[in-house]
Amino acid sequence: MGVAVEIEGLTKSFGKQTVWSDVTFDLPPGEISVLLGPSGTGKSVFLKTLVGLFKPDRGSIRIDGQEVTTLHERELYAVRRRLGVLFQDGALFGSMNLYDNIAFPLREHTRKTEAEIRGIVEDRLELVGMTGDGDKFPAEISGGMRKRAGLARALVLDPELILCDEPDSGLDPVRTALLGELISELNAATGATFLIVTHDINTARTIPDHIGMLYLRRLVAFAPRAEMLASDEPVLRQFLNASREGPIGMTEEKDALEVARERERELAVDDYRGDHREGP
Ligand SMILES: Nc1ncnc2c1ncn2[C@@H]1O[C@H](COP(=O)(O)OP(=O)(O)OP(=O)(O)O)[C@@H](O)[C@H]1O
Repeated sequence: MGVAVEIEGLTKSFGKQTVWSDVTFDLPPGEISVLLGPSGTGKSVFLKTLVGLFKPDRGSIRIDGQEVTTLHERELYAVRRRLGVLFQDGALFGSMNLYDNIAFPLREHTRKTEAEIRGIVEDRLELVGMTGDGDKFPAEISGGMRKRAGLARALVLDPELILCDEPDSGLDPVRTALLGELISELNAATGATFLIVTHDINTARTIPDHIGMLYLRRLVAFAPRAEMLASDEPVLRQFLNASREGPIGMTEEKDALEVARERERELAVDDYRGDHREGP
């Protein structure tokens, strides 16, 4: 079953650069949440902070009620055992075949026999649709297969919280959709809590129960999917509609002049439509 994650007032900087500050929201247990945000807004840093790879400057992270920001390395190890993490490239060991890659956490963290390990690895390979692929090496398979193998490995210790950093990066639209479906199925099968960082709007529009968005060093919102998709908040509207018009620009923050020009253009179009409206 999935765990609840409560995040309160979380702030992270590197030197003088604040990545995000005062981030507060709860990941509901057993549900899928997606974290969005333009490039460089600190989504990966956020996941790495959750797993304890970065220490926040301030704030708290409670996983299943346990404060994890103040834990020592040994205690963190016990918490990490309850997490499954899929980083961007699947992070498989190139020198091992998929079977050994997926067996690795079991051999490292448990005292299971090789026969028990075989049963679990085969089960996870089946879950991600890769039955019989265990003897292949990462270099011999496609990017999509590497992601699925990475997911199988993330699932091997029956995690209660699964964090995925852009599981769909580099995949074609069909495989992205299939991977999204797989994540929904895995969520239903395992009951784990999922947090997924993605740039894929289709994934965000279809898969999660909740959506959160980081922008300009803060959390703009975290709310149920339908509420976020219907939001009039300009940053959310622009991002979720993949629109060029709005506050988000190439350099993250458009200057005031650029936003004013866009607003003038919008008003001109509205005027034009008003002038040319057909009579009754
Ligand atoms: N170890 C680090 N030391 C210093 N700065 C870092 C470190 N890791 C990340 N950063 C900085 O933190 C900021 C956020 O980076 P991050 O990779 O989390 O963004 P992101 O939202 O995941 O971007 P993208 O969508 O492009 O993957 C960037 O400015 C990055 O340079």
